[in-house]
Amino acid sequence: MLDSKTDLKSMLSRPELVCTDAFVGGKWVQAKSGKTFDVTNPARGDVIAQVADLSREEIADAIEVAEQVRHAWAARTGKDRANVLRKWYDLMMANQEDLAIIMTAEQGKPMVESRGEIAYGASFVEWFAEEAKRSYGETIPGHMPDKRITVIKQPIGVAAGITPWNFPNAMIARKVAPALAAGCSFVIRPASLTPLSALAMGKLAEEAGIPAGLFSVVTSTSSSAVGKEFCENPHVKKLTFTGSTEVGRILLKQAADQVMKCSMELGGNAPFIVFDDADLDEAVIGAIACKFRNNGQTCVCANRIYVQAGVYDEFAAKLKVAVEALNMGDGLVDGTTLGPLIEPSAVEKVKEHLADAVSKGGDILTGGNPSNLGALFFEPTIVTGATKDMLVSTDETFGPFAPLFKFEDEDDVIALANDTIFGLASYFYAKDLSRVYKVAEALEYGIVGVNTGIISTEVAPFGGVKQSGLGREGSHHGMDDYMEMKYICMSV
Ligand SMILES: NC(=O)C1=CN([C@@H]2O[C@H](COP(=O)(O)OP(=O)(O)OC[C@H]3O[C@@H](n4cnc5c(N)ncnc54)[C@H](OP(=O)(O)O)[C@@H]3O)[C@@H](O)[C@H]2O)C=CC1
Ligand SMILES: O=C(O)CCCC(=O)O
Repeated sequence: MLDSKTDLKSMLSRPELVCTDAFVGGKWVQAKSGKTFDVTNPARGDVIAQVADLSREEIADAIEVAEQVRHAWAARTGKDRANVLRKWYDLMMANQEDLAIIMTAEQGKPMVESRGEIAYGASFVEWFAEEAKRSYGETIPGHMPDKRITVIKQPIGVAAGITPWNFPNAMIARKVAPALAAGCSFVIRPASLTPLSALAMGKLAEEAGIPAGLFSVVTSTSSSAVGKEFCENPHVKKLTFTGSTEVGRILLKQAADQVMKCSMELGGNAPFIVFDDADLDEAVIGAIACKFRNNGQTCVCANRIYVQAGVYDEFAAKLKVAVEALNMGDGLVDGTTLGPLIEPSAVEKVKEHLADAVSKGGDILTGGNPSNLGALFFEPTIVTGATKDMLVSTDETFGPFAPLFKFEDEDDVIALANDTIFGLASYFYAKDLSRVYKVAEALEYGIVGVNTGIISTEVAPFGGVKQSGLGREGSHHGMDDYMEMKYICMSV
């Protein structure tokens, strides 16, 4: 049986997948300064690895090599690139269990979710391996009798990415796979809380035959220096970021000087609406999945749960039973369905939102306390009587706190749901067909889940509107952000 007391390497079939050197320009390197930083297991708080802490100059080295090697990669056929990516996908799936253990050890999510995330991340590599063969251009009828117009798509060049700790594999795969499929090179800087999953991906990329330097994993605690290097280095032509809206704004400002193409997957504040004609049992299953997946730490998590007055009490009672059935604990232990939060500030934010809700009249239906399992565990909590003036109505909790708002009228709830600067994911449960269409169209979000709490898949375009971001990841649109269109006008 696994648990966090065991040494990480000894839990793996392939201990060499725990890499602590950075992967720069095809070489595994320590920081020139000799500096490292600690990676801790959030379930127990113990240090599980010490990883190279690169300086800005060393990040620049990775970009330099990425610039050199990209041309030969872009010159290969789409099919050739597809074959290499396919090998990477196969290796990720062949090592799914080890990659999942590494992820749970550094991030905390239950093994069942980590296995799912490895398969989800790998699915982007598989999908874009297939898409590599299909970066079609266009032929446009000429505007004059002697003119012929052709549009071709070409890789943008060196792409750089910064990713968060909540999905340490999939957020990287979703960016790197389309970039490599398009013919770009890529430098990724993973979150300093979860670098091991990224480095393991680098190891498997090397084994898959991805050319040296085409994909670098630069680990560093100097996130703002890395962000500046990515924005200021003239070789970088594309910046892609997943994380908070605050940091997204900083990066967009920095990227403006080079007029750099940017993709941003930023914060959300997802409404989850239960109408009176909903199947309440299904709605509870959906709410559990999308509120408590990754312990509430996903940008598409339900943040505000709106329930129509006629079914409010019944829904609350059913949700309470389901929440109390969650099994909180060490993610490495079988049967755990809810892990720890990522760091102390995450626990503080849950406490802050809860205290604010209670001070404004909310009632705790279940949970409400830190858990004695460890410093980063907090009981999954439901608060009834949530109101618009509470912090949670405007701010993403990113934790296991489910506030239930009561509403009467369809138009009112649409207005409430849309009353936010964010626009990533939204969800609602209803059966009436005309209501389903009307509400789906009225919600100002990039993603709408209807009668489902799970909307993530490699085949669909993932992304937000308003201040939740720019661009879409996944789907057949996902490569567009890594390509430029060139129009060739020929006189015959
Ligand atoms: N959209 C999403 O998926 C996510 C949303 N969030 C939201 O953001 C909140 C805060 O979470 P947090 O992890 O602090 O999110 P951040 O946006 O701060 O971190 C995301 C990534 O950006 C890096 N970063 C931080 N500051 C800079 C900078 N100035 N320049 C370049 N990179 C930077 C971080 O580095 P470092 O490793 O040093 O932290 C991390 O790799 C959450 O509570 C949640 O609301 C958070 C994560 C993901
Ligand atoms: O929280 C995020 O950063 C993205 C959600 C993961 C997914 O479902 O794709």
